[in-house]
Amino acid sequence: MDGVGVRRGDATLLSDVNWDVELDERWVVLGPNGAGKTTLLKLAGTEMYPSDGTVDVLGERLGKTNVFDLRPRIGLTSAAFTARVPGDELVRDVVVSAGYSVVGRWREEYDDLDTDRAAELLDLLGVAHLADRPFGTLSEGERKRVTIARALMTDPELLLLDEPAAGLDLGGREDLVARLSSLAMDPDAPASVLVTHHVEEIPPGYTHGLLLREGSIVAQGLLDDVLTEDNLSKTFDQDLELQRSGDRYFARRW
Ligand SMILES: Nc1ncnc2c1ncn2[C@@H]1O[C@H](COP(=O)(O)OP(=O)(O)OP(=O)(O)O)[C@@H](O)[C@H]1O
Repeated sequence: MDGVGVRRGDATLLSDVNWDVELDERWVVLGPNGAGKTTLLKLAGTEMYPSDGTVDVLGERLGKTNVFDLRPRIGLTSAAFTARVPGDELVRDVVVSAGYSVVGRWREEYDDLDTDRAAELLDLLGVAHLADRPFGTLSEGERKRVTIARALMTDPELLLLDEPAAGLDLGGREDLVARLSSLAMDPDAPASVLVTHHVEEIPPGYTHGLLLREGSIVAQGLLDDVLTEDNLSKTFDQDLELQRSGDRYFARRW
């Protein structure tokens, strides 16, 4: 992104964003409610165009490329997508249909390769036992994992995760963080951007951080350099204490 701004009416959602994500990088985007994190992810996911500046995604410039060709190369999970999945769709169909860029069951028969891949991904996310359940009967945490499996179904070059751990209980969060960490450390995994409000949700293996506040970047770069008490306090506009324990981060108010 180069000089990117997003405006809606009088509101400035993002301003002067300059940001590069390389294919071997895993980025965390951290910021308070309303900071512009989802807007940033929508630009990266080709779901929105900038008002100012330029956005290049996987070598293609938004506004000069057919986004429908680009989207299968991007895996995206968000609450908005999850809400669009029909409740009566079977979990395995929710995942396998990603290969056909549709939500839910589309064809009576899918290729064996696709169904095998979907089963493998459900297993990777620890939800293989839910394959035959209607999506609408799953808990919040189970839905998150299924949609991440779907996002990986097309072997995307870019994985965008909007608050994957939101709404999960402690065990669910820890399990998901561990799975996302394994994925982050896999050299064949796609470039990833994970949006969160909480430093506790940063999976080990994530390499870079971007801190956002009121539509502007507070800091960006290598996670270890960027995640400081000073930067975190500026981002959340209060004095925060940051602790690091092993490869995890924890924060609280002083
Ligand atoms: N169409 C719009 N018109 C005006 N303001 C908007 C519009 N869409 C989003 N906003 C505002 O832009 C700001 C950034 O929204 P965004 O969803 O990107 O934030 P966020 O950092 O993802 O927030 P959260 O953590 O609460 O999900 C918010 O204040 C939101 O109210």
